[in-house]
Amino acid sequence: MTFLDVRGLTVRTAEGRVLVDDLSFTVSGGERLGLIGESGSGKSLTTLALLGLLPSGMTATGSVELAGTQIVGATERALTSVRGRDAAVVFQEPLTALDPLMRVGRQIAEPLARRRGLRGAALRDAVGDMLAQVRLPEPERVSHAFPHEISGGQRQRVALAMALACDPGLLIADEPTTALDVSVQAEMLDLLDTLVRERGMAVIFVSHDLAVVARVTDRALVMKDGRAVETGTVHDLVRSPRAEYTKSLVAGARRLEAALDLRSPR
Ligand SMILES: Nc1ncnc2c1ncn2[C@@H]1O[C@H](COP(=O)(O)OP(=O)(O)OP(=O)(O)O)[C@@H](O)[C@H]1O
Repeated sequence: MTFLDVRGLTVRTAEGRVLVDDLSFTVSGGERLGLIGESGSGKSLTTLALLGLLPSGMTATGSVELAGTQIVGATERALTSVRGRDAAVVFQEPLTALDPLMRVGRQIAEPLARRRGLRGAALRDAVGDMLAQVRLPEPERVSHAFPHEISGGQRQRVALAMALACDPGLLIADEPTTALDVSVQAEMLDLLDTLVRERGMAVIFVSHDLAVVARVTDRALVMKDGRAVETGTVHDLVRSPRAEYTKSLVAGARRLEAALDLRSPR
């Protein structure tokens, strides 16, 4: 069943410059879609438009139907009820999602209290449970820490716990591993993969890196200059890319892989 139906989505600046141009795609319940393209291709603005989070001055036209709610032109009240419940987002930089002055445990508690009505001991248990699910070591310490007192990888896990807290049908992950140390990137990808699989959640995974998209999604939409260039299964896109731009992405990924092979003769 279609969970997200995007038709003719167009994003314009206040001056009328088109940044996302007539984009259409669907995501079924439990499906994983990769949005791939170079920097500036419109991936982030697309994901922001899906939750009515575009920067002020920008406007969206077309249709974005998320779990039966029309997002384009929706009131702030309607958007508030959709965010977190039907879809949640994890951004590249976890500090954008976290309040620097609030202890981590309280930040995770907030959506649990607001959406699931949990209080007292039940709320404390639920926070502990979320911290354990995102495999944060020393959950007691992390829960009492302020965001700046934990590592970047731990902050991203906290942001993921907040996004998953209300069991949304769709998780939007916008370059969730790009800002992390290489050593923790793979761990974070595996964690995300496991948690969304366990929950049967749909995912939109945004990345400029084809290898990363191939790891966590089944299908990908390739974007360039705000437009969809090509869409297909990751397997088909890699084996037989049709558009010139997709070919160059695949060739770039292969070159990188070859370079890494040369570096590790073991
Ligand atoms: N607040 C803004 N005001 C004006 N133009 C913007 C704004 N945000 C983004 N843009 C422009 O919109 C285009 C698409 O940006 P977007 O951030 O969606 O690209 P992206 O594919 O996500 O790139 P990246 O991987 O670097 O995040 C770019 O040309 C960018 O310069």
